[in-house]
Amino acid sequence: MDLNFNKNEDHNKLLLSELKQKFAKVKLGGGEKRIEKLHAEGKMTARERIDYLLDENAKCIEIGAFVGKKMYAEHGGCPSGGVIVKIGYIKGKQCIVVANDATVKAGAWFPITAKKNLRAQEIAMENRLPIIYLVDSAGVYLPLQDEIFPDKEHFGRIFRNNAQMSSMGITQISAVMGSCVAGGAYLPIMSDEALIVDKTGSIFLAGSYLVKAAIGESIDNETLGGATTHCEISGVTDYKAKDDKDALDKIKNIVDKIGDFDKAGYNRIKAEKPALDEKDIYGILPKARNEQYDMMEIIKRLVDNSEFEGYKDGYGQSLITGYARIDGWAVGIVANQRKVVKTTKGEMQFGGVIYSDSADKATRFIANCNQKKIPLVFVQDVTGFMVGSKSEHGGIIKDGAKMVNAVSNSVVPKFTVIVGNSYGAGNYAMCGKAFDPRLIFAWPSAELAVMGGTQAAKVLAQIEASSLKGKGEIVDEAKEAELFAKIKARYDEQVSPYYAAARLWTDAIIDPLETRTWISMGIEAANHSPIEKKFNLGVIQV
Ligand SMILES: CC(C)=CC(=O)SCCNC(=O)CCNC(=O)[C@H](O)C(C)(C)COP(=O)(O)OP(=O)(O)OC[C@H]1O[C@@H](n2cnc3c(N)ncnc32)[C@H](O)[C@@H]1OP(=O)(O)O
Repeated sequence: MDLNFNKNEDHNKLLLSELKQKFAKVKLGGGEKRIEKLHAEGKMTARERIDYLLDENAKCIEIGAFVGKKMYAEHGGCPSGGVIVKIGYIKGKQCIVVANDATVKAGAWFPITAKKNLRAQEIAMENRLPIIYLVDSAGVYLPLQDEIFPDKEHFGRIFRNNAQMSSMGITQISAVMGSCVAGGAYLPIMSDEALIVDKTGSIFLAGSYLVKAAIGESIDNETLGGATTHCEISGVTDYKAKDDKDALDKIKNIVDKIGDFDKAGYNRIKAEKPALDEKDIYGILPKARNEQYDMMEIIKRLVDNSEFEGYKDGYGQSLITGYARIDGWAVGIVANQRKVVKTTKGEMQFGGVIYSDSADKATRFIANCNQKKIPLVFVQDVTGFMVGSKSEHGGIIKDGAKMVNAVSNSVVPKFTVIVGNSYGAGNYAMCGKAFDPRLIFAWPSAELAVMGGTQAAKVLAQIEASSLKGKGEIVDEAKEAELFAKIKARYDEQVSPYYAAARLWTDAIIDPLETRTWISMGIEAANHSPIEKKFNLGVIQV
């Protein structure tokens, strides 16, 4: 056992307990008072609604719990982006559920709310998952309308997606469970079927105040757009529910009857637990991100029976590639090796760095997985590609480009777990968010940025010092140290996994012991969506 095992374990468990505390806080959304107000109105909270809707005791994963964290402070914050998204099971069918959190500014949409809703729709589209919207929203968050209204990744895109998803044959069911104002009124009605809760649900393009102001008509909101109006007069909604539970029960009955569609056909056999104790991960993963460790020891604790068939084991060793099973599903794993390796040529290769030979190997492996219809799992602990003259002259750019090409053009589903570093182009080559992983999630130990705080601060401090000198300012050692400290502090905050999760660069921060569930549920979701494109690398960078 590593001498640092206990120290590492303490550290990683502390990170985990911080994660749990932060999650408990975020679960309160807009706060206890707002929750009480909802209950007094006879409404459930967004989380209560989802919990009631999803099958009890079945597995479930939450997308974007930390979205919006520390953002919009001047507007009072936007916990979880004001919308809760979970993938779970309704009557045994895997679905994605999107529920506006009315405790956060009456469920109004901040810019990050749109991003999160679009991510939920993207997951539904990629995996052909039924999507359920539990709507309770005041529409656009008006003070920030210029950041949410007209652009391609803004509010309107949701309705465009509603229409496209419908034509793709993806089931969309909406329940109007509170206000549904203005632009927000289209979302439920562009779904296949819409329910509305009597008395608490309302849906209209303009509320009574605006109607009075615009055309002088005096009318109350219930008569204008309540459940009776829309189920009996306008025909806008399809089912009237007597309360939240009744609406959710009706959704369960609708989902229960959905038929089966073609599957992608990924290989799965009976699941086995890892033979080695998964909890050892806490002791294996070092406290400091620059410390070495053997990534194989982590992999063996994530895969069924701890069995892993290495591909080109002795070649390009700074990346581990090979086949395994997770919860019975066949997977191809591409992972950064984090220990220093000595090649047979006698060269030392740093852990976490991608060299030409490892990029070459990974490209070939990714192609093999595509050829054999095996989902890919990327395990990131990467500081970037090797730099320096030897590497440049050896053509690292074209080898890295080749790997990026293979990752980008893969047609099998990809999953990314960030266990440690995720820096620079290493993030790209190892299937960062820009490369369409079906799910991407981080352990609390993760760090994400274009480069580490110290390196960035060194580079930027040099640039700033030379610019100040150019302006005739004297930059002494103390000034240089001040510049360095200022830049490093900013970068250090930005490398946090919470900073990334707040912006949806990742879907979640999870306990390492949940990794198998995330990958398994992700592949199950992907299996709903047959591969339609042929694998084609185009012009390959040889
Ligand atoms: C997409 C397109 C094309 C257009 C649009 O969406 S335009 C948006 C139009 N929306 C509205 O006009 C809705 C305005 N809001 C309301 O009518 C009510 O808030 C309500 C009926 C939706 C809910 O009423 P409730 O009594 O439950 O909650 P409030 O106390 O009124 O609100 C709580 C909290 O949220 C703030 N709020 C509500 N809506 C918005 C909004 N759209 N933009 C910004 N802020 C909003 C409200 O001021 C209050 O804030 P405080 O807690 O800070 O007081």
